[in-house]
Amino acid sequence: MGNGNGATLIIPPQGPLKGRVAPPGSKSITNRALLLAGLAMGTSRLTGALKSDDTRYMAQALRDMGVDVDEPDDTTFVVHGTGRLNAPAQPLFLGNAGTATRFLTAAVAAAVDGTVVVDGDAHMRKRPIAPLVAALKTLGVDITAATGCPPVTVNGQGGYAGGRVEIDGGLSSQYVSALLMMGALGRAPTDVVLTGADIGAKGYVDLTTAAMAAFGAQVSHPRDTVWTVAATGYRAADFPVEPDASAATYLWAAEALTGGAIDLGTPATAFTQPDARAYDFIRLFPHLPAVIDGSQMQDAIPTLAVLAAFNATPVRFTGIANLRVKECDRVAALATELSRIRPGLGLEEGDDLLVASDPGLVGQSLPTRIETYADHRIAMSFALAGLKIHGITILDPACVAKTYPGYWQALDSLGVELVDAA
Ligand SMILES: O=C(O)C1=C[C@@H](OP(=O)(O)O)[C@@H](O)[C@H](O)C1
Ligand SMILES: C=C(OP(=O)(O)O)C(=O)O
Repeated sequence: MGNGNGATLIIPPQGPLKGRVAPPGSKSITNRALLLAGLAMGTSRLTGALKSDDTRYMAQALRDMGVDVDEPDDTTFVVHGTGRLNAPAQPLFLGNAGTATRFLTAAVAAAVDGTVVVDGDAHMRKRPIAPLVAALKTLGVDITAATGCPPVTVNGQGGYAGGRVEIDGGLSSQYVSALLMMGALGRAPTDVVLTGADIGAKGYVDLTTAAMAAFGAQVSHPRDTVWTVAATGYRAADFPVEPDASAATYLWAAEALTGGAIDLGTPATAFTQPDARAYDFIRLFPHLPAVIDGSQMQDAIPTLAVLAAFNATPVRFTGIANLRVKECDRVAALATELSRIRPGLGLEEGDDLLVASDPGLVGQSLPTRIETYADHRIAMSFALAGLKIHGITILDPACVAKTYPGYWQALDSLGVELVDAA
């Protein structure tokens, strides 16, 4: 099986993909629950959790700040919170985990008495955090990010007063989630007020407030643009993590592309994560609509864009400007890599992506080496093209470890042949 180093060639399966594959635990929910458990007093048990690069960075950061985190099995974290975080001896290194980076930046400002440097890899050092830094300053936090991206230096004072904080969530809803989770640590309630036109996928903020409630916080949402967080702190909880909806999109798409039957063990309607709404489109394949607004299911857009390549008619993706500040510029990456398969297949138009769609691609031999830009979603989505076209090779296949380390094994278990092609 070609999931090791350099490159993986996908051999298109002869027939429909059938079988049972459960996606791993949700990255978004695991990283919220880990943080909230780390901020709580007492022992929390997270089951069904994701173990991947992104959640390991979060768990390690908590350990670096004095929280014991045990891992009794492949899907469980046991977190022994003490109600505080210690200043770490070294910068917190968070790879390219946006959730860990944004959530911890706000949390350490309130939970640590001392200096914390929040840092990541070269990709994370290009992902903006300035709006969150500016918002934290208005709450009296001593914080700097010279480039507007990590590294961020926070001089925590072991708490903060509470009050009112404004945030523009247009570049990332994670800023809003970060302030909300911090909000329960104030000495008085915190009002988080949204400015700017739009917040990206609001469903992620709903995930945040749901996780906060499970750990004892009280959040009210009196208006679309305002949340009020009571100054309760957090209490430990046993917390089951639902499967990852973004990971599920690859399996739903593999089923649709091959006319198969893949049992994920969880019906699409049972997910609370925003990307589950992609299922409503995937099930229409090969009759995806002419325009798909991606604003509320951003991480599913690479999946839908590759699926759209095989659609009966062209598809325009709108509302996806903030895909440009994810693990890579995904609008550019999708256009470039689709067009590497067949010139003109993917086109950037402003911040939209237009997929020319060509059902005639099925069964063709188009030897193509797909650049993945260290982006797990580019690797996982373009593997889907390899189910229908001969010669699709995914470079740096190991980058899927960010959120779905078992992805290649999952395809293998469905009978997809993967060949080392470094
Ligand atoms: O809050 C979350 O868990 C996430 C929010 C989204 O990011 P943005 O809010 O930066 O768009 C999403 O792309 C990311 O994978 C996970
Ligand atoms: C954008 C993503 O991740 P994050 O922002 O959490 O790094 C993603 O998983 O697609």
